[in-house]
Amino acid sequence: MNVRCSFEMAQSLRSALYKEWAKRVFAIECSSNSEPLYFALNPTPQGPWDENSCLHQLLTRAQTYSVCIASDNKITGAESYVRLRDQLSRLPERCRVMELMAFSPNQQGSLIKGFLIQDDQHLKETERVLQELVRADGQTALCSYTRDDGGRIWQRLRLLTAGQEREVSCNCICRADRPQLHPSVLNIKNSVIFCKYEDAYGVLAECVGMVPKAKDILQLADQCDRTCRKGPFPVIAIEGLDATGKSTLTEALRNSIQATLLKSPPDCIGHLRKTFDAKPPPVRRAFYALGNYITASTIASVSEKSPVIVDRFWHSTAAYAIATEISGKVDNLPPLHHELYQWPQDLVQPDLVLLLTVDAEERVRRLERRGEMRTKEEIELEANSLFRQKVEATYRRMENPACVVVDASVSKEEVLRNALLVIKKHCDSEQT
Ligand SMILES: Nc1ncnc2c1ncn2[C@@H]1O[C@H](COP(=O)(O)OP(=O)(O)OP(=O)(O)O)[C@@H](O)[C@H]1O
Ligand SMILES: Nc1ccn([C@H]2C[C@H](O)[C@@H](COP(=O)(O)O)O2)c(=O)n1
Repeated sequence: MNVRCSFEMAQSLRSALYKEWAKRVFAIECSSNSEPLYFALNPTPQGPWDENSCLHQLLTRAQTYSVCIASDNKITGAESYVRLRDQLSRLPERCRVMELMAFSPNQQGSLIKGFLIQDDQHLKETERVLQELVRADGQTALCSYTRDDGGRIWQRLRLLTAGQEREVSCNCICRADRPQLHPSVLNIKNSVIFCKYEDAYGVLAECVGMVPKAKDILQLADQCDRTCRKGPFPVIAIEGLDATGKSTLTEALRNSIQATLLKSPPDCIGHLRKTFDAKPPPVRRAFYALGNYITASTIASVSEKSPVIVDRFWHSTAAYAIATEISGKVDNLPPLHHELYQWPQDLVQPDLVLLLTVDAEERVRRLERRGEMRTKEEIELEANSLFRQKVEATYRRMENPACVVVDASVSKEEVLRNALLVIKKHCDSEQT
């Protein structure tokens, strides 16, 4: 595709997208622990407005801008977002940068991510850097915020059209209600959670140009028999945060129940983890999703001959993807029974999933013993991480099969004894 053609495509996409701009709701995340501030737009003046409201105070206390990435392609859109975030480091140091989301409530896939930028010294330098970002990338839109004599705040959307920056939309800001679901839930399905083999496969196929190694994974996936089912022996997945004792337990179980030990992602693609971990979220998560399907075909054949223990499987893929995408508090996670917590229908299901849990301090002690933790600050950060709380909360919400929680804070021998009791109870009752 030549440059002119791709530029024109970007322009027509932007015009389509920004026509609906004024119907969107916006959320500003001032900190990871607080409720976002929501606002909507209206082309006619709105008011009067409570000048003491948090939103009014936030938007009027400094020169304010926002930048958003609009793309109809989840891979290039995610890449541009990461690039934009990195480029914001060019802003003068005093600028405050917060996450901003623009979305249509209840509309799947409608979330546009961006940033709100504030400069309390009102310097031209900030605007200049932002304008350069917009000029360098056909997907970025810049808004500025101004207060009129009546105390109302206006958002002005500016786009680059035929090389000229023009104001294409000017709307008065008004309050909006908190939506039922946190806006970051809107873009998870098919973007970082793939509920079907074809969806994950499609993303890796699309990114072969960006990551040539994706071809090797596609070839391995092509060789897997996807029609086969699990054999008669039990299949048990072991899940949990890092250093909760998964490897220790899986090894011990292998010896006590003469099981075959598998893991996801499997060894045949394990060497590519670093490569894919560094890619934009859709590509990274598609790698792990497809890895599960490759492991699943081995599970199907091995469970014909022996019990199978799998070190991490679908629940890890879903829990880490959801916890990473949902910004802010644990309360922002999708509610119980949400479709994101369901097992993919085309993926071989384990008979039992054990979730190992360890309190944060004990986990840090174990990481320290492994030589992976150093300073007191790191230990505190690790112990309080909101992210870890979200991963564990997500594990606990997974369904069909749900996780059976095993307290892994006790001695290795006791963890094994407890796990064996659960396995016996569960697998015996399955067979009767
Ligand atoms: N029940 C236990 N009591 C004390 N220490 C334990 C226990 N289980 C495991 N450990 C120790 O904790 C550390 C982490 O255990 P392990 O490697 O099994 O965790 P993991 O969940 O597989 O970690 P990762 O996901 O990071 O690979 C190891 O040093 C291990 O010896
Ligand atoms: N089936 C899997 C296995 C792993 N992951 C991802 C989730 C985390 O980002 C990371 C944790 O694995 P560890 O390094 O602790 O073995 O790998 C996944 O998404 N799906």
